[in-house]
Amino acid sequence: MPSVIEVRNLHKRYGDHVAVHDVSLSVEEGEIFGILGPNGAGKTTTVECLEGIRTPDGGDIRVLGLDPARDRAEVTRSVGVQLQDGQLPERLRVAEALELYASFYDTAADWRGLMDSLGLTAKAKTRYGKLSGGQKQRLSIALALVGNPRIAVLDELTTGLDPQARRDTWDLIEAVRARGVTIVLVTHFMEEAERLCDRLALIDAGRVVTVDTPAGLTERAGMGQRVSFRPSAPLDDRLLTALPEVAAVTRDGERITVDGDEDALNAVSALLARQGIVAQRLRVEQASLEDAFVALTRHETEGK
Ligand SMILES: Nc1ncnc2c1ncn2[C@@H]1O[C@H](COP(=O)(O)OP(=O)(O)OP(=O)(O)O)[C@@H](O)[C@H]1O
Repeated sequence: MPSVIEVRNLHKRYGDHVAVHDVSLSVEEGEIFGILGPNGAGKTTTVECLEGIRTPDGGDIRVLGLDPARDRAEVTRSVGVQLQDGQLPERLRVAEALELYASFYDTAADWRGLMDSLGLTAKAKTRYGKLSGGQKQRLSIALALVGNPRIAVLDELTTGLDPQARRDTWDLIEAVRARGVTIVLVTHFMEEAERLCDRLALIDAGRVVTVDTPAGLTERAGMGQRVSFRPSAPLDDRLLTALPEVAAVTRDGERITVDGDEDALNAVSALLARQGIVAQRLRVEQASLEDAFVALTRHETEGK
């Protein structure tokens, strides 16, 4: 798969403050590439450098073979960018904004269709300043897509949307990707990253911690399963800790919690069967991307 975005050793300062120390990543054509990281990690600064809005202090960026800082006009034609709140005039109406933005492009999308798929048709005549937070957000997504871009950069795609609108937006993004558009997604939401992204760059304190699939990231964090239950008869902890799949055993009243690798549940079940014990109120938790995120970013901070 050819890469459409190449970032090599990006470095960006604001005065004395280093926002991005050293970020390298490449985005392949047609994928949904997530950029995930704690507050202030440098995610927005990184994507603003890709968009040509900010000029890097070091490193090299190629977007569709172009340097965004030098060839900004050309990059703008191929890269759809989600506007941040306050970047549109308050008095502009929804349909006017879409029609205006569509007029900037030779190969614009059908803006009425886009307005409809984002559930904004009923608000076509409403002024931007009168829209709710979620409606403004949906309009900003529509404006990012109205130029029929080859790449769409979506920063905080679903922030401010209610759960249903968030799911509708995910469906829309998948439909856009199915048309061959490459998507760069900056997000805080693990569920969103897990559901949408083919690969993720985890950025912490201006550096890339790792780039992987959501499943690979969880695996890389070395997180397994947590099994907890009430044994139907007394059980010696030492039988559990002797299992190679088990890392730790804790007790809270009658409830036993076992942390172990991804085979911990199987091993504990087999042991209980051998002992003739039933696991009552059994709960199994699989490590999530959120756990991996916390583990990998904490590890990074402690390692400094
Ligand atoms: N215009 C600016 N002037 C000075 N410092 C800035 C500016 N923009 C961002 N910063 C600082 O640079 C660092 C990285 O900010 P950036 O917005 O890129 O991070 P982020 O990962 O997108 O954070 P968030 O998730 O909170 O939006 C932060 O410490 C931030 O305070």
